[in-house]
Amino acid sequence: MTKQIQLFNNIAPKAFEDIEDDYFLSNEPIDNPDAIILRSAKLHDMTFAPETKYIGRAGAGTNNIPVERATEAGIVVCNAPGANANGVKELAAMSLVMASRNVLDALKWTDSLKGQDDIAAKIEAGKKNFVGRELRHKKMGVIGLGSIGGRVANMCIDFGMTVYGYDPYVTLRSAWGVDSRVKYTEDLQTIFSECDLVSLHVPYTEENHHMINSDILAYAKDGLILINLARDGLVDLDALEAAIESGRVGTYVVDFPEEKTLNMRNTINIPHLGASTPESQENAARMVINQMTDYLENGNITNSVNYPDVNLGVCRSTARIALNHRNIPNMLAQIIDFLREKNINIATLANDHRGEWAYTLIDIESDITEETLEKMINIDGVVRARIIRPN
Ligand SMILES: NC(=O)c1ccc[n+]([C@@H]2O[C@H](COP(=O)([O-])OP(=O)(O)OC[C@H]3O[C@@H](n4cnc5c(N)ncnc54)[C@H](O)[C@@H]3O)[C@@H](O)[C@H]2O)c1
Ligand SMILES: O=C(O)CC[C@@H](O)C(=O)O
Repeated sequence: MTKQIQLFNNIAPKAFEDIEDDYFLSNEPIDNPDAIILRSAKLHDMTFAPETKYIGRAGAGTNNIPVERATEAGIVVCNAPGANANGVKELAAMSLVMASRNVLDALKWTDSLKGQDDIAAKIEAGKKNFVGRELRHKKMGVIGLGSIGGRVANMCIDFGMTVYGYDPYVTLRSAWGVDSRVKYTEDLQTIFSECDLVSLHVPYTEENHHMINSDILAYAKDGLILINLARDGLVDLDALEAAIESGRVGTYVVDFPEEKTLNMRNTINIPHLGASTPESQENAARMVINQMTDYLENGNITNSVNYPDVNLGVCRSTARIALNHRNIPNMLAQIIDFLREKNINIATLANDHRGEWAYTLIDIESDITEETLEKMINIDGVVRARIIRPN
């Protein structure tokens, strides 16, 4: 049966041109979609339809999705890690240069010369008002050393900067990608007390809410350039405004403008352009569309933010059972006992957990009816049970 995919936002059409025969994809409302693919649309007020089992974020941040509610409904939420990291890194390069070289004010002034006489002479006379500083030999702080932060830190090494990195949760994989010349620090204060420029590349979570606040800004060097291409809510804007007024923060560059930042002095407001390139959009959309088809057709999970990644390859057995369940004692024993009672032989089984949740894929050697599957949903702790048959 054709699978129904609800799209939100502009999802790069090239990403789904190969699957259009088997899937119906639409930006118009679909009653009971199998999956949702989105960019920045906010799903917090959405009631999930019973058939919805997958949400794919064609990007990095998932704070626009009610992940906990989705998990309890047995919906796997995945993102596209790293797919748009180069796009954001390049915008960070622009932000560093734009802030250090006074480019925004200079452009506004140049524009104001329209219609005047002797523009060339006026420019030569006026340019002294926009003298900036070079990045080379300056100290750069990078907060968050994941896909984007790692690239930004390495780029800043290439600019000839002294780079400090802070990320208490960095994965081994990310850490391997970071230039060994980046000075790793375990406290945020060092970043602010040492650096001339600081760039934020962390997700917005409850824990990271207002991580840049008056306490940490108190350590900043005068004239700090602060760049936030990560999310609103990470920076306490009242504290930032006070730091700008006192001269502690020289320039704030933000990709998530709000009324307050639009009215704040020395602030460069960018209209969320970090990933607004066809390259990033296509990368991210392709990644989530591939992950989605593999999940719907084979039950395999890749790049999930709420369930573990589990993979049994292409479904070639008589049938495959996919179970989203709680990570509680006796779960697997109950599942296996259930199948044994039904005289269903297990060919292969894969199971893993992520915090309080787990996922099990079971290839079976005899068929299973929808009625029997229904009974599996009644096993305590199971929130979704699905049968997958080979294509
Ligand atoms: N402007 C844009 O268009 C755009 C595009 C992509 C991503 N983003 C934002 O950038 C964020 C980072 O993206 P990414 O692809 O690098 O993600 P990522 O998951 O690869 O890296 C995030 C890193 O932040 C670290 N981290 C988390 N909390 C931290 C904290 N309190 N202090 C220090 N480090 C912390 C994590 O350990 C991880 O290494 C996204 O979550 C998203 O909010 C914005
Ligand atoms: O899709 C976009 O334009 C932005 C995506 C970005 O915010 C992300 O978190 O990946």
